[in-house]
Amino acid sequence: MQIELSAVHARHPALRPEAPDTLRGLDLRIGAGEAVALIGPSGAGKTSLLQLMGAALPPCQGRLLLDGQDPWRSGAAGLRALRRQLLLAPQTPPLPPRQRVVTAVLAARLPQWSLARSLMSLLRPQEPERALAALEALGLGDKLWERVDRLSGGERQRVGLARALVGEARLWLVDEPLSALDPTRAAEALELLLRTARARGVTLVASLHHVELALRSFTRVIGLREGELMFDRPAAEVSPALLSALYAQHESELLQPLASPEPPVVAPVPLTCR
Ligand SMILES: Nc1ncnc2c1ncn2[C@@H]1O[C@H](COP(=O)(O)OP(=O)(O)OP(=O)(O)O)[C@@H](O)[C@H]1O
Repeated sequence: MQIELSAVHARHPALRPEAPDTLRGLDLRIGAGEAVALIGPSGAGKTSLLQLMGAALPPCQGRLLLDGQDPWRSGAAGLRALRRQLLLAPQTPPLPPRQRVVTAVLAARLPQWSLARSLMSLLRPQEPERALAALEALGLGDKLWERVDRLSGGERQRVGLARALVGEARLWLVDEPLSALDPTRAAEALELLLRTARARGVTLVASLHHVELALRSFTRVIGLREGELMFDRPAAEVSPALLSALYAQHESELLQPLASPEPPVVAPVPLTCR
């Protein structure tokens, strides 16, 4: 799915009238099948931009087009139809606590199913093999019948990603998909998302706090700060100076060094047994 933003401003409905717009004057074009990383300090507007692209937050000025169609001028049925074609994955997937993992993953099949089949799936999960394949790819094959509230934070996050894999959305908007994963799992999960998106021609926009991973894995990186686009460049052109300006006064968030440093020399720790 192609995304086009022209001079877009957006603000959350709960903002005080005197507060500035959350997103300000964004011009952006993302082609169908492209993969783009969104980076920027906390509060920069990454989540808001994903919500805007996912037709969950309307522009208050300017225009958003998804595949050439303005979701906010498509009527209620048109808006629903567009939303069915995209997946907006929040940082913490809203999973009902007592639900089985299989049912939570298969929720992404609902747009493809009739109402009768959707209701039937609540009693007897339909197409469980799809959920199993997605979970296995994410290293969670043994959790298919587990209850969601018995999973760790990182496992829940992977259940959220499994939803993307079983669905048929043409646009994946994923917010911090790796925040609860250890570095190895994070890199593997991101690689899986990118590979699958590429194979299916899905457009992928992911917000990432892990800057080094964003630069290593994506060819295009967008830097957002205070609701404005600071840069939109090939990853190879994102210099340390650009990153310093992007994260100025938020340096602590720029945790990962750009170049891999020498591995630290770890001194042996004496242990005393009593
Ligand atoms: N529902 C809301 N109502 C009012 N203001 C909001 C709402 N959600 C976000 N904001 C404000 O919009 C601005 C951008 O927030 P957003 O969550 O988009 O940033 P972010 O870059 O995703 O941050 P983080 O990296 O911490 O998740 C912030 O100032 C935030 O306080």
